[in-house]
Amino acid sequence: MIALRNVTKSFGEILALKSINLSVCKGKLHGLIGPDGAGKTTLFRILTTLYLPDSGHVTIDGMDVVKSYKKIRRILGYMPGKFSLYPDLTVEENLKFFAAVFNVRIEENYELIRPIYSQIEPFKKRRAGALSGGMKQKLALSCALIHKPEILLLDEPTTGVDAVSRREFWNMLDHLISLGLTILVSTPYMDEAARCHKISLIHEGDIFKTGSPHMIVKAFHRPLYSLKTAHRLHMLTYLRKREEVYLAYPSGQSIHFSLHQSQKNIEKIIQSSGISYTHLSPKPADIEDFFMERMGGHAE
Ligand SMILES: Nc1ncnc2c1ncn2[C@@H]1O[C@H](COP(=O)(O)OP(=O)(O)OP(=O)(O)O)[C@@H](O)[C@H]1O
Repeated sequence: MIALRNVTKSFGEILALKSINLSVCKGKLHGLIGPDGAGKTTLFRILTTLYLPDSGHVTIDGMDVVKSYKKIRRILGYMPGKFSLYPDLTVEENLKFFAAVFNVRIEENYELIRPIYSQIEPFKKRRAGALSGGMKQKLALSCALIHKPEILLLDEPTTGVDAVSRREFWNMLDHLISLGLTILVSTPYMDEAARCHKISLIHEGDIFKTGSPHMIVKAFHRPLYSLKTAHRLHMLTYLRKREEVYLAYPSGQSIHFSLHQSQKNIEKIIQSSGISYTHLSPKPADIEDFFMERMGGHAE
């Protein structure tokens, strides 16, 4: 449905996309996972025909993004990362505006947006700029869907949104997939990756891994541990000096560390630090661990 072949894009000296390849299959929820500055927005702008790639080839539904940009714009719904609506227009006026741009009537496609829009409809006379983060996100999604696109491109839709709204949003994406839409969604939140059929991991303009979340974490082979301590910095410094430790990094309230190879005496190694800790256990790798391993612990 979406295919990028050897796509490169630079801004002066900055190589934002380094000959990337990506395939998104029809009807699938595909995640683009990567930290700030990885190149996610640049990729979306090429797909939405707003940027031209320097080299490479991009097709959407078999159409070339450069030659067939008008047709492509009709089948795409795009929710940009930054709040893209008109803050001085009301909720209702924003929706009407986007419907008018695509020359459709709201009633025609109301069924598609009803599960989302009905939640903000009680506030339809409120200015978009005065909505909460979660409500802005719902309005932006309603506007991106109002012309009934086949493909939805969502650039960091949950950044800065509370946990409940994030969960509701992902439930909504599942619903849209069940209706047959194809979705490419970017996120810096590694925990959201698990909700995608497939994910592509991107860092410094390079897509270095694509696969199902399950297959990707299965490829993690080093022994991995989780440790809790009130002295995180001391413990991290200690772990990073130990030759058995491959990588140690903070993760939430814990420290995760991987070893070059299995060690029978891991508790002894930790105890010999003299630093107190409350919890130590092996842990299965998740997407964040995979990312950190690849980045050598530097992907914040
Ligand atoms: N218009 C531009 N001019 C110059 N540099 C740019 C431009 N757009 C992006 N870049 C640079 O290209 C790289 C990729 O940026 P991009 O916005 O695509 O990343 P991102 O993954 O979306 O991250 P973020 O969430 O921080 O926007 C960054 O180094 C960024 O500074």
